[in-house]
Amino acid sequence: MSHAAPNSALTSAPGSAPASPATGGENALHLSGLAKCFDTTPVFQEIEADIAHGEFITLLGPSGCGKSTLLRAIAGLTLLDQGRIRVGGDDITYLPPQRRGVGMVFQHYALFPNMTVAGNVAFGLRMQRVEAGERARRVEEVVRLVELTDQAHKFPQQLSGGQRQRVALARALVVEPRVLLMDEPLSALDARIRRHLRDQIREIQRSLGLTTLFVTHDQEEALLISDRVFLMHQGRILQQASAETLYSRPVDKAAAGFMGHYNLLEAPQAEPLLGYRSGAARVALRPEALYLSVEGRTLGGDPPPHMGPARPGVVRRQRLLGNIVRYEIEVDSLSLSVDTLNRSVRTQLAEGTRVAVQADLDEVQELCA
Ligand SMILES: Nc1ncnc2c1ncn2[C@@H]1O[C@H](COP(=O)(O)OP(=O)(O)OP(=O)(O)O)[C@@H](O)[C@H]1O
Repeated sequence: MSHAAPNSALTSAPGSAPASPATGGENALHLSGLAKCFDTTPVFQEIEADIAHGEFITLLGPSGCGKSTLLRAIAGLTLLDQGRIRVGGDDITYLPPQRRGVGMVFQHYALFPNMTVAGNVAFGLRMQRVEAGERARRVEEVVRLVELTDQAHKFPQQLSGGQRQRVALARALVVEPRVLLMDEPLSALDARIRRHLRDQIREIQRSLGLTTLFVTHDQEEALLISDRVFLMHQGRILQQASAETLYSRPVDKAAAGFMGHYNLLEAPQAEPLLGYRSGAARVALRPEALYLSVEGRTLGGDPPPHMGPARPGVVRRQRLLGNIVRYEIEVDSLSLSVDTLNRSVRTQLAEGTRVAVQADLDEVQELCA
């Protein structure tokens, strides 16, 4: 199965002309000025994005910010009010779903209960009237890819949630889409299966070089799986960036509020910790960019070279998050989150402990909005 040179004819309805194949120089997916309202309420607006061939993009954002509706609009399952969608340079804005060259995997599998795994996977090829021998070959290949060969004769109700989702993935892959859309495909699964399937999806996507748009509201999942993350908030894409940039350089208050557990401070509030008044409206400080010391000893190893003034504080709360201890420290009438590495229970600070707090000045994020 080769996605390097996608065969868009396979995704077309019987008798319909296929969209022409992607050309190397074009973006795999180009979204321009997309907008959608339900009644008079905007769901998303001014969506602009270029996604390269083989890129794995995650749409990340809180519940209700418009992620699923945007994905459904790209798939042709929801009509747009405005904007253009191009796949490999072809304008697909007004094409029906089956002619877009786009495959979709939903949160709740949507498998046919009366068909076996192989039957479910073969369905799209039957609709395209792909000849029986070719159909069997492609089904076998894709079922092997998702590691379900020995389950191919089973019905969906005989499978676990993770296996059902792999059938759904196989069903989307078998028609060799030019773009794969996945709407929270892991959120119905338990944590262990979720991690395993997440890695498997990424491996398959990489091996096929398949351009993928994946929706999640799970920050960790987005940071781990993606080439780039599109952070959505109230129907707009706030920031398009690599996981590292998104985490360490949020563009504004909303982005910082969603990523990590940033401490967001107005410039005057931050002044005592920074030792200067920031020119920006507010600053964001990650919990791991703040250092605690007790009686002159800094927790969590060597302090960084550029530290702000030491401010006196008191531990109000401490929570163990596995390898990290998250402290809530009262300092200068503020409550700050501070993370330290949990090297030993002996170094954990009890509530009420007096500490000094210092900010790593190289990690201060100035936010204009
Ligand atoms: N068919 C519809 N008719 C009216 N409003 C809708 C419809 N579908 C979605 N909405 C509304 O549009 C907004 C965005 O919904 P959407 O499902 O796209 O968000 P989401 O970011 O995917 O959320 P979640 O992560 O909870 O799935 C929500 O306020 C939702 O109530």
